[in-house]
Amino acid sequence: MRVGLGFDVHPYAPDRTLYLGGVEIPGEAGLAGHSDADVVLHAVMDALLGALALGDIGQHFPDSDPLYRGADSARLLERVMSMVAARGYVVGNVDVVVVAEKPRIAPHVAKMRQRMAGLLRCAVEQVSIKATTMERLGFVGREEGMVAQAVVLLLPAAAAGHEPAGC
Ligand SMILES: Nc1ccn([C@@H]2O[C@H](COP(=O)(O)O)[C@@H](O)[C@H]2O)c(=O)n1
Ligand SMILES: C[C@@]1(CO)OP(=O)(O)OP(=O)(O)OC[C@H]1O
Repeated sequence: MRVGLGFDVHPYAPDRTLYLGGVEIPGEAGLAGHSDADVVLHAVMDALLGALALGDIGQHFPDSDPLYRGADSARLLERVMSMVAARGYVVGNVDVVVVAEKPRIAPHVAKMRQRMAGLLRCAVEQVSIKATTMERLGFVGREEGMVAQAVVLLLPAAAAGHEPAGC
């Protein structure tokens, strides 16, 4: 089995749409970034890549490449999951913490878990999302940006009872 850790930060951009965990969250300030700035999926991708010592998303999807301008992070995660499957692994579980003063994440957690389970090719019970504020401290506390951190466990597909990856 392999363990990976991911961490990402994006500043708020009130004129942009907010995407978290592959879910659009209407009526809230979005995040600045070269892609759709889905800070949750970015942390999860970095955890997956880290688990396999494959670098990070900046190396695979450079922000200097116009191809990824405004990119849907769900599509990028699908590509990372193809790398995971090609190396013979499946997701054991994922645990994410969102650190943000706003918006409240709790009302969106069920939808985010459902969406992420689909993208991660696992059951919703294998995906955990939690949130905390910074109690008004630091750049998160000043509502300048949002943080997401993720831990992922990858299991060999064969040991987890999955068919060998076809990609
Ligand atoms: N952006 C956030 C932050 C927190 N929550 C939920 O509120 C609870 C209390 O937060 P603390 O900062 O006092 O730990 C926490 O358990 C979260 O469920 C949230 O939904 N969105
Ligand atoms: C995803 C990429 C690529 O569009 O851009 P951003 O949205 O700026 O996100 P970041 O977390 O800096 O990660 C890597 C980038 O290359």
